Formats: sequence, C-alpha cells, structure tokens
Amino acid sequence: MPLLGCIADDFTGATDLASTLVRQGMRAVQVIGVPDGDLPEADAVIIALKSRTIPVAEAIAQSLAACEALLAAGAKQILFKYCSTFDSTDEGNIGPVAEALMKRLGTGFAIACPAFPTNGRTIYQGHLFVGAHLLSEGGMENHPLTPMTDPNLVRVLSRQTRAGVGLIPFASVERGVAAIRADMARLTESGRGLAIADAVTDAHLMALGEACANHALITGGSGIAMGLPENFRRAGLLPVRDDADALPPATGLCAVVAGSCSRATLGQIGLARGHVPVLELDALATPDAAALEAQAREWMADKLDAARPVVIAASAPPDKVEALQAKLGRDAAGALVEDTMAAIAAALVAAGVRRLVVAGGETSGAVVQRLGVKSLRIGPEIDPGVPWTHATSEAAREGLHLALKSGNFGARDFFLKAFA
Ligand SMILES: Nc1ncnc2c1ncn2[C@@H]1O[C@H](COP(=O)(O)OP(=O)(O)OP(=O)(O)O)[C@@H](O)[C@H]1O
Ligand SMILES: O=C(O)[C@@H](O)C(=O)CO
Repeated sequence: MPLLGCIADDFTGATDLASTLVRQGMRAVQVIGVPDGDLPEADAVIIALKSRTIPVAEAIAQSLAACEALLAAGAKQILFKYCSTFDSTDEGNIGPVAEALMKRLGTGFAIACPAFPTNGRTIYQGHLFVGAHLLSEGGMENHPLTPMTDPNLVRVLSRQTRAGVGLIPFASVERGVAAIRADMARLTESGRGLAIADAVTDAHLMALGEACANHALITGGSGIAMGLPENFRRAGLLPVRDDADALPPATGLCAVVAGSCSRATLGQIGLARGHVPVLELDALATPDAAALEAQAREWMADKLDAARPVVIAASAPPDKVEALQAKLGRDAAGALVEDTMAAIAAALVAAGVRRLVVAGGETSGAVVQRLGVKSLRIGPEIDPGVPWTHATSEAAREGLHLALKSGNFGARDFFLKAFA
C-alpha cells in the first residue's frame, strides 16, 4: 500500500518528484497514465499524466481518475505535482485541477509551492525567481506551450481558480512550522482555499512539508515533497531504507533524444556537439514527421557505437520555434515534433539502445507512450531532479534504462555525464 499517492502533470516532472522521494528514503515507482490494474508495490506511487497543456476538463478528469486509483490502493496523502516554473495558462491547468482534487478529498485548503532551490527556483513574496531572474525574465516567457509572463504566482493562480488565493509569506516560513500553521489557519478563516508558500531554501521546504503532515492534499513542485517522508517515519509508517535507489545493471547502446527548446537543453546540445555525434533536425525546413524520421534513421545507421552516445535533437531557438508555430499552429507544431521524436526513440531502441535520455517533458511523454512504458522504478540521480530509471517496456522485453530530463534541468555536460 503506498503511503504517498502522487499525481504529476507531466512525465519528467513525475521522475523529478520520484527522485526527491527516493533521496529521502522512500521506494518510488512512477506509473505511466491512470493504471487499469493494481498499482505496483512502493512507498510512494507517482501517476504520471500528460495533463499540463491539455484542455482543462480533460486534465481534471484524468487527475480525478488518478486520485481514485491512489485512494483505492490506500494512499494516505495526495500530492499534485506541477512544474517548478508553474507552467500553465490563464485557463489552467494548475488551479482547476487543484480545486477539483480539494473537492474530491473533502478539504478546504491546500498549499501551492513550486519552489526548488537546488535548481534555482525560489519564491519570495509570492514572486517566483529562476536563478537571479524573475520567472518572466529568465526564458520562460518564450516557452513554446506555456509562456510565463507574470512572476506573481498569487496573481497567476487567482486567474485560474475560484478558490481565493492567499500567501504564506517568507517571514512565517522562516519562523518555522508553528508560524506556518498559524498562517494556514488565518488564511482558511479568511476564505482562502489555496495559498502560495514562499520558500527560498530547502529548510523552508522541510518546514512546509512538516506543517502539511495532516493535509489531505499538497500541491507544488518536487521540492515540496522533501519533508514528507520524514512525516511518515515520524508516524512509524516508513522504515529507514538505504537501498531505495537500487536498479538492475545497465546494458546496451546509449542515445539522447531532445525536443526541449529550453536554454538549458540548447546549451547541453551545444556542448555535446564537440564530443559525440549530434544530429540537429530542422522541423521548419522539413515540417513532415515521416521525412524527419527518415533523415534520423539514415543518419543513425552508421553512428551507433557502444563507446559513446549519439544525440538527436529537434530543439531550436525561440525565433525558429515561433516560425514553425506561425506556419502550423502552436499545438500542431508541438505534436509534429513530439511524434517525430517518439518515432526516432522507437527506432533507436529497435537498433539496440537500452540507455536513453529524453529531454523535455512533453517530448518524454510522447516517447514513453510510444515505447509502451508502463512503469519506471526510480534509481540514482544524475543531476538534481533527473534520476536514471528502469522501465518495463513493450519495446524492450528485458526493460531499459531511461532518464527523462526536464527541459530546464541538468548541467551543460548532462548528455555526456549521464552515461559516465
Ligand atoms: N523546432 C521546434 N519548433 C517548434 N516546436 C518545437 C521544436 N522543437 C520542439 N518543439 C516542441 O516544443 C515543446 C517542448 O516541450 P517539452 O515539454 O518537450 O520541453 P520543455 O518544456 O523544455 O521541458 P519541460 O516540460 O520538462 O520543462 C514540445 O511540444 C516540442 O515538440
Ligand atoms: O518541476 C520541474 O521543473 C520539473 O519537474 C518539471 O515539471 C518539468 O517539466
């Protein structure tokens, strides 16, 4: 029976969360989509949806179905995980999904805290910073699907929900658990259903986690999960584990497929270029999935080699992304590249790749679905928020190792160090 039941709005976000839980001593399994049978055995089960950018009603329906599956399996607390950069639009999906889960769980209050200080996401006075920049000035304002142009999360979330949105300010979080709880009580009395919680350090996240020990629902990024395993240990429900990240040994060829256009991923592709074979597809010049796949298949035919990885990327800078979106429409442009990268990943696995890094949440969703991956056991971390995992997959009977990299995560040498 899982102690913690999690619903993640994309696949890389789910692995990021799972990795946080594993580091804090919980065995974690990520399940792809709402399962139709029993959930796997683990301390935490993370149901990974691809609901970040789908229509609101569908995101709610899928999240509620995931919640039912977790409750039926016995989960004691539900965590709704979204992006540390709060990726969403004025329509949702963070606010509407949080509201629907609160209603289902019969709770009138939940915190909303995407902070992830280790990766530079901090929240102060309700404003989200990415490194030294406000959210709206660090590159996220150019995101292909969810451009973030307002750094004030109280305002952003208020536009998405009818539940009043308040703030648990830095001053309370800094003072610790009792002050946070007092603020939560004050906010509930004043009719606020959701509250953005400031957090600048891991100590703030630990305090917030402890303050939410009895909450039916917690919402946030992976950071907000840091303090939760200790709550279960304190309650005598979770043994101390030192092998939570054990995985089967790695085998097979190595490859990277990238569909993320984030600054971090573009930098990682740039660095890889000097060290390993890199194919950069041009979706603007060839806006045709079958033709792009054919280019990749031809290219990979003599490039796969046990000694090093290959990198195949569709990633492009903002002006090229905009041009393709202007030509095809935003969703069609995204779908074209996702379909292409999924087909290429399948071709790589068919050719013997068994260690695969995928860059980008939407891209990972498409790849994992194409490979028929049902669940991922979470292993050791490569860089903060990105663990190796071992997947059961229809495309590789013996299973394969996958690392699903959030677009913005990972050091510049990520595509090399992942295989070291
Ligand atoms: N050259 C391109 N032109 C237009 N769209 C592209 C191009 N390359 C990739 N895309 C699309 O951009 C989107 C990138 O989203 P994805 O979630 O994969 O990356 P990300 O947002 O950087 O990562 P994360 O969600 O983990 O932060 C995908 O839909 C992808 O298909
Ligand atoms: O929280 C994050 O930044 C990531 O886990 C993610 O969700 C990226 O898609």
